[in-house]
Amino acid sequence: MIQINPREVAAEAMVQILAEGAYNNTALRRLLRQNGAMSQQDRAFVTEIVNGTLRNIYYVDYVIDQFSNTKLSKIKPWLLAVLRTAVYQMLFMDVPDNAACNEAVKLATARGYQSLSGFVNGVLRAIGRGKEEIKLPEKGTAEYLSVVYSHPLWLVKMWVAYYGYEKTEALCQADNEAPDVTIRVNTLKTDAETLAKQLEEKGITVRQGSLWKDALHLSRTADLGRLAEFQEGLFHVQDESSQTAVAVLAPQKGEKILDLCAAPGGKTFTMAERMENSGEIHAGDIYEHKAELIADGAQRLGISIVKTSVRDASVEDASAIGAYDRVLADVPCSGLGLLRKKPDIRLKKDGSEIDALVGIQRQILEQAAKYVKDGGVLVYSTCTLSRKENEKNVEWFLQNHESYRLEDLGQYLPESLAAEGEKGYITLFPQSHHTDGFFIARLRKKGM
Ligand SMILES: C[S@@+](CC[C@H](N)C(=O)[O-])C[C@H]1O[C@@H](n2cnc3c(N)ncnc32)[C@H](O)[C@@H]1O
Repeated sequence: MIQINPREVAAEAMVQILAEGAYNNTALRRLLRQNGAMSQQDRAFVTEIVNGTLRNIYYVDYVIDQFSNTKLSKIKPWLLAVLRTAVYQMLFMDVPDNAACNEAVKLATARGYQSLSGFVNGVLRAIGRGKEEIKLPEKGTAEYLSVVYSHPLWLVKMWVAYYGYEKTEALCQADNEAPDVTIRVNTLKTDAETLAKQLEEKGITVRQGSLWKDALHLSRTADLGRLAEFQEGLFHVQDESSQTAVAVLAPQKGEKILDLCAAPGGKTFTMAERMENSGEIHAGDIYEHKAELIADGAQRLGISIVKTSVRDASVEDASAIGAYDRVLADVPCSGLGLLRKKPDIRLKKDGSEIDALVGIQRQILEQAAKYVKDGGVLVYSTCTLSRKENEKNVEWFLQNHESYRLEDLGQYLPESLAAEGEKGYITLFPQSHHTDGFFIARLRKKGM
């Protein structure tokens, strides 16, 4: 029988993600499917190594750099993947140094790098001997937070300027905790208590949502897509922050709603469920393959009020002017609130994309403003923690759209958060709200 080596699968995932640019969730899912014969335990081991190494990549690289004579940029992608994953096992998992080191040497040799196996062995043995004396940047500096919590320096500096040092440290720390999976119960088909019981019977650990009664937090989950409860449309995966955005939009039964940047459809689905599948939701996205995901999801969940379309939300749709009770602009953004779930974001963004995103976000907002009926509601949301994309865009919008004003969010939020919403917008943080980092603003258009 062919034995699949989980460490090899993990290193392969790292090459695909870091050298070839694949998304970590996609690469991991594909490799786990291709190596479907692995035991559940080995699958969990691969997932932990890949996500853990990515979450701690700046620290892992800092350590390798301290013990290697060869610069990181000169190390071949496969060997670098082997080194990074081995160092993660040595520093963050209960894997004995010897085992991590021997396995790494075997992986180097297995892919034809016999002549460099001594290099791999030397670096890892040196790290094993010296790991208690790693020299860190001075405490209290941005460099310290960047290395210790493995966040890019530009991002740490930006957050320190926004939130101060202590809050940034807590935020970076929270970004490194492995999140559980949050789902939204499909209230068209079941309720939270019944679904929780069904999932617990399958060995899944279930915790009630901390903000919303229809949210459940799951841990010890296998592939959720294979569960009968998923296939029967009893839930969709959705963080409590996104559930909050829909609560703030507060769509009502029978209304006409426009969701401008809707794929893969999570917020559209929650809206439809809150509306008891009565009314009309127009859900658009610029990518056809993504718009299909909305239609597929709606069908699985038994939602019939959603019409999907492939549209560029930054371009005017004359037929939509003044036609909607509520509009959601959940715009494309830099995703800096998602570092817990998408650890590769910290390597793939360098901050330079923010200004271009602000341009697109403003173009979308400009159009969104036209589609709201007099007296209707526009909600602007992002899954990022960048003031330019959040507060500054709202300020710009208000300066350029006299017919809109911010509206107190308090009544749409759980009591514990009500005071935070008074100003008309709220930022949710992983370290304090235990959600993704998220921004939501509620804008009311003047009535006639
Ligand atoms: C933050 S995601 C939306 C998430 C979605 N609202 C949900 O809850 O599942 C942003 C979406 O905007 C789409 N997008 C990007 N540029 C767009 C544009 N110019 N017009 C419409 N959609 C766009 C992306 O394809 C992406 O699916």
